[in-house]
Amino acid sequence: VTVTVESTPHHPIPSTLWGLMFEDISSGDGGLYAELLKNRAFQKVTPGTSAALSNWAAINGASISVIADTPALSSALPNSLSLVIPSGKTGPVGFSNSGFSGIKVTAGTPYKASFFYRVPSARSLNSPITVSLQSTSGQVFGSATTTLSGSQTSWTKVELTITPSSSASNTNNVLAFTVDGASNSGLTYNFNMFSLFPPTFKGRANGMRPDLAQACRVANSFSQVYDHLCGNFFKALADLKPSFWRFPGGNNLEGDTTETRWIWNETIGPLETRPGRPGTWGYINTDGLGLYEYLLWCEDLDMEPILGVWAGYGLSHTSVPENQLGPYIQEAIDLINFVIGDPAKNSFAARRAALGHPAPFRLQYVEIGNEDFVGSAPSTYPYRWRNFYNTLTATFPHLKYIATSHQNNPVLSPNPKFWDNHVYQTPNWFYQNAHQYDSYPRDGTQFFEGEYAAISVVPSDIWNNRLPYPNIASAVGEAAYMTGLERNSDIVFAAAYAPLIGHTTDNQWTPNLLAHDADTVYFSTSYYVQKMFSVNAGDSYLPSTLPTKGGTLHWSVVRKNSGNQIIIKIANNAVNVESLTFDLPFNTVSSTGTAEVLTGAAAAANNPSNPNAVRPVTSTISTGKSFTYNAPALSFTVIILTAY
Ligand SMILES: O=S(=O)(O)O[C@H]1C[C@H](O)[C@@H](O)[C@@H]1CO
Repeated sequence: VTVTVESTPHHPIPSTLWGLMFEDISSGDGGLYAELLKNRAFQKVTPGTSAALSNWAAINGASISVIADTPALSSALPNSLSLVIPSGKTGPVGFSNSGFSGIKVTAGTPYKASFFYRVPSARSLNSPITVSLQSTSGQVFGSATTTLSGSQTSWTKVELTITPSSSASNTNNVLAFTVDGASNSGLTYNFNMFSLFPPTFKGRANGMRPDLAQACRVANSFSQVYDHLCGNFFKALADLKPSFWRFPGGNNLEGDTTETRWIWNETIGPLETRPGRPGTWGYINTDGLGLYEYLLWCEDLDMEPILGVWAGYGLSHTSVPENQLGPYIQEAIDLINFVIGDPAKNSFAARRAALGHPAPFRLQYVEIGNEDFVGSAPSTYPYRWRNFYNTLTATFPHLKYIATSHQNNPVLSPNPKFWDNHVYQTPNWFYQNAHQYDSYPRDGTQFFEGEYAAISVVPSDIWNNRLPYPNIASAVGEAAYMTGLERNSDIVFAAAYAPLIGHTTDNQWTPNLLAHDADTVYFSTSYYVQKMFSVNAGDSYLPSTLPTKGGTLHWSVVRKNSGNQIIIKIANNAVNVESLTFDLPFNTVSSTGTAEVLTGAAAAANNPSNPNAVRPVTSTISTGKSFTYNAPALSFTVIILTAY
C-alpha cells in the first residue's frame, strides 16, 4: 500500500491525549499505595470474628482478637487488636501481619513502622516490645525495640525505624510484634492503626510504594540500590509520560450503595480519622490512598486530573431521588473547593492549605458519575446530570463537565460538551473499529475514550473468557484503534487503557496494563503500546491516505516540532508481512530513521514466569522522500525520521 502524507497539519495533538485511568481494583491498597500491612486498622470488620483478624497471626500462643474498644482510638477506627499473654509462656509472645500476599525486605532500607497502643488497666510493668521483619520460617532480617508503658491507659502512637541487615530471598515475610512471655504473663495490651512504610517516592509521608519511588533511577540515598530489573510503579507510570490521571473510578467511585460511595472527605487527613469503606471489588478500601495523595501524585507526574464526582447512583442500581440530591451536590461542591478553592474564603480549601498545599491544585475536568449507561442509571441520569451540571456550572463555570451515559441516549439537558466512552472488546473488534470517530460530527463536542482494552479473544462471551495478561494480539489490536484516536484527536481529547494495575493473583479483573505482586511490577505488551504512543504523541496530526476501513493495517502520522520529527505509527494485525510505501511531501527527509517494533506470536505475553517475553526492539531503517517499510506480521511499529 502507498501512503501519501500531507505536509499541512490537520489539527494539534491535544496535550491530554494519552493518559491513565485509576481506581482501586487490587491496585491501590497493596499496589500503588505504599502501606505494606494488610488490615492494618481493622476497618469495617466485625469484632470477634476470624475475618476481623485476616492477615494477622498469633505468635507462641498469644491470645489475639479484634474488639470494639472503649475508648476507641477514634470514631473512625472503633476496633482494636487485643493481645492477652497467657500465663506460663516463656520467650517472645505476640502477633504478626503477613502483608499483601507477602512483604518484600531489602537490606539497608529504612522501613517506618508505627502503631497506637494503650493498656486497659495500669500496672507497674514497663515492657519492651520488639518489632521485626522476619521470614515466615522465623529468620529475622531486621528489628527495632521500644518500651510499652504500664501506665499508658490512653491511646498513644509509637514510631520505629527498622533497617534490615540482610535482604529476604522471597516475599514470604511478616512484620512481627513480640513481648516477653514470662514477664507479661496474664497481661493485656490494646493496639490499633498499625503501619509499615518503606521509603516512598519523594519521601512523601503516606506516599506511593517504594517500588514506585524512583529509587531505581534517582541517586539512591540508601546504601541498597533497589532491584533495578524490577522496574517499579513510579518509573513504569512516569515512563509512560501520562498527560492525565482519571480517578477515583470507575465502579469504585460509585460504590454499591449511597452509603458506600466514595466519600472524598473521609479519605483525607490523619490516617486514624479515615474509616475506610467496602469498595466495589470485594474488599475493604483503607482510603489511605485518598484525595490529597492522588492530587499530589498528579502534580508529581505533571498530569491533568480528571476528577470523578459521585452522581447519585450506586451499583446495586439505586438512584438518589431528584428532590434528595442536594447534599450530594454540595458534597461535590465541597470536593471541588478542596481542590481549587480559596483558603481565605472556603473552609474546605482551608483544609487543603492546612495539609500543606495552600495553592489550588490544577483542575479542568470533572466527570459526573461513571458509566451511567449500566443498569437503571440511564433512567435517572437525565435529572442527575441536569442537577449536578447546572449547580456545578453555576459554582465553577470554568470547569469542563464530562457526561458518562451513551451519547444522547438518553437525551441530556443541558447538552453535554464532553462524553466519556468505554469499550472492552476483542482484538479484532479494535482494528475493525479503528475508524469509529472518523464519522462523528465536528460540532464542538469532545470525546474521552476513558476506558478501552482488548480483554478476550472469545467474541461470543468476552466477559467470561478473559486474557490473564495482555498479549500481542490484544496490544496490536489496541494499537490499530489508537491510530484512529490519534487521527480523530481533533474531537478525542483524552484516552486511557483500563484497568491500569492489578495484582498477579489477588485480583478482580484481568487483563491489566501493569501487574504487580509484593516483589515487582510486570510490564505487559499493551503497556509498551501505550508507552510507544504516549512518548511519541507529537504536536500535530498530518493527514495521509486513509487505511482500509475494517482492515488489518492501520497507520497514523504526526509531526513533532522539536527536531522536525515525523512520527509514523503502524499497526499490522495480519499474520503476514505488510509492505507500506510512504511518500513524504518534504524538501528534505533524513535517509535513515529509527523503527521501534513490538511483535511476536498472537498469544505471546509478559507474565510473572516470563516477564520479558516480548519487548519493543529499536533498529535503524532506511528512509527518504519515498521509502518502503515492511511491517512484520502482528506488529506495532513507531518510525521516527526528520523532515522539513
Ligand atoms: O464491570 S465493569 O462495569 O465493566 O467494570 C469496568 C467499568 C468500570 O468503569 C470500571 O470500574 C471497570 C474496569 O475498568
